[in-house]
Amino acid sequence: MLKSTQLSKGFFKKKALKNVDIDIAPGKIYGILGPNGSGKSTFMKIASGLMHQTSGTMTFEDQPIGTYSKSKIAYMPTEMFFYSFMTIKTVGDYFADFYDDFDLDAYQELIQFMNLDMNSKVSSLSTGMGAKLKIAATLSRNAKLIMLDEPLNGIDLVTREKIIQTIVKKANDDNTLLVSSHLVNEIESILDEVIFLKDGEVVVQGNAEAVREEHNKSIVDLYKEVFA
Ligand SMILES: Nc1ncnc2c1ncn2[C@@H]1O[C@H](COP(=O)(O)OP(=O)(O)OP(=O)(O)O)[C@@H](O)[C@H]1O
Repeated sequence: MLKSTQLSKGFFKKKALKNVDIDIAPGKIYGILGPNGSGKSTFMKIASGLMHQTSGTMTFEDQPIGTYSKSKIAYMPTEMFFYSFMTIKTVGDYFADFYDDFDLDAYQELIQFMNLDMNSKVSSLSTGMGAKLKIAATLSRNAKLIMLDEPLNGIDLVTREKIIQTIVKKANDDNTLLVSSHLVNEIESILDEVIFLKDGEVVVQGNAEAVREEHNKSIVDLYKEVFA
């Protein structure tokens, strides 16, 4: 589905990604795991078409990243991306206008599930509320690939649980979720596949259960060992 081959990205002298080979299959939840600065966001930005690689290739369903992939991939960046004058309701209307695959009913349900108020203004939301809104808006698209960059950042424990449940509910045989996080202990249980990125390089990649068996430890413990 999404495939990178020898993908590299440099920012002046800094190499954010180094010869990254990743092959993402449909119907699974992937965790792209690594500490700050390991290249997770750079990988997602290239997949979403917001950034271009320095060398190597990235394809979605065998086509280069472009108009087709953009219509099939939903991407939630770490930054807020709503106009502050909007209300939660108008964010939904705006997304529904913008994306053919946006499901307004699902959005309303998610907003309710996240205990948000449709009439709240974006400018009045706390960091955690804003994070919930981003997730609700992104997960209301029936996209083939949904990429969530650090969905648990700045979120309290109870809400994290809700977000994790929402991600699991969204996953089905026809879509794929790629979730970046450094809060590995919180998301290990929902991951089918894991990718560890260290200084722009893939250092572990595979089925989560197979990785646990091979290393005879949990993903969390392996993460601590690799990134110690
Ligand atoms: N626009 C940019 N200009 C210069 N350097 C950049 C730029 N974007 C990313 N980098 C550098 O590339 C490296 C990878 O950054 P990236 O944001 O992909 O990491 P990350 O794993 O997503 O980290 P975080 O968890 O902190 O978001 C870092 O060293 C970062 O400083």
